[in-house]
Amino acid sequence: MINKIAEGGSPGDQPAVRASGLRVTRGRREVLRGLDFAVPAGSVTGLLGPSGCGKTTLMRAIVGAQSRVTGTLEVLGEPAGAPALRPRLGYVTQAPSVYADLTVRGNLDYFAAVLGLPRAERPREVERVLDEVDLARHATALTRDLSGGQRSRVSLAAALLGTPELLVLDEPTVGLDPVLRNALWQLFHRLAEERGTTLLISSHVMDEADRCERLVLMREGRVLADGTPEALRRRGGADSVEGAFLALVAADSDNERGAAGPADPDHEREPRR
Ligand SMILES: Nc1ncnc2c1ncn2[C@@H]1O[C@H](COP(=O)(O)OP(=O)(O)OP(=O)(O)O)[C@@H](O)[C@H]1O
Repeated sequence: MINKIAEGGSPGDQPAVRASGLRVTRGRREVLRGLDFAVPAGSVTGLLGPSGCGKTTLMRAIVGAQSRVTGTLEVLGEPAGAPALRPRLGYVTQAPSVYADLTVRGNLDYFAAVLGLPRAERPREVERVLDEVDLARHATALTRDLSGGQRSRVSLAAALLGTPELLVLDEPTVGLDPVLRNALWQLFHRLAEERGTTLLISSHVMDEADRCERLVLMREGRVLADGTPEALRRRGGADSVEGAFLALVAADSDNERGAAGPADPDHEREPRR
């Protein structure tokens, strides 16, 4: 296992998420295999790794929606899944989780009520999040009549209700055009800068890495490395985070082969392709 780069925020800052020896089993497989990392409070942190490496499982564990979790997982100073965390977290799943037969505003009114926002505050709060995701002019449209990207933004707006301290966003920019992607990244940074919100954003597209202040790189249920994009590029000896990721994967594979000891002699006899 290669050494991980672990740079926290300022000393004494409590991280928004802290995992130690985190393991998750799904079905018969251990899909998270002993994760140690921290997400500094107020940061825009990217969770990057190939499809199937465990990003969604990790996010589900952080928001308390995953069973069979062992090890330590602290979220905003509480154990993950603690009921007190519910109003402090926003979670956007990969598939839009809104009602197709309600209008955009109807969906947001409903989620504001579920969240327990006082009735008198709801209309103002709904208009605020509609503006934030640039959907105010579609407020009266039925959600089923929206494009895929617009529907994703309704889910995002719902997660922004009540000003959560931690936003966990599972591939929020997939399928969006470059202009919209750019606008969303600007919104993410604005939320972090103006409100101190922590954002944990997953992606399997490495070119989004440089939009993040911090990265957690995952591979096959493990954290391969974490740190700033710059530190990771340096660590991987590459110009891009993608190059660094590939170099770190290669080093990790060499390491694993080394740890596994000499090759199986039967395997040596197999014909080379
Ligand atoms: N319900 C389940 N039962 C068993 N294994 C599962 C289950 N759900 C997911 N897995 C496995 O867990 C692993 C991690 O899946 P996960 O969805 O967390 O990956 P991911 O990195 O988010 O992938 P993607 O980028 O494609 O969304 C995968 O190998 C997947 O096959």
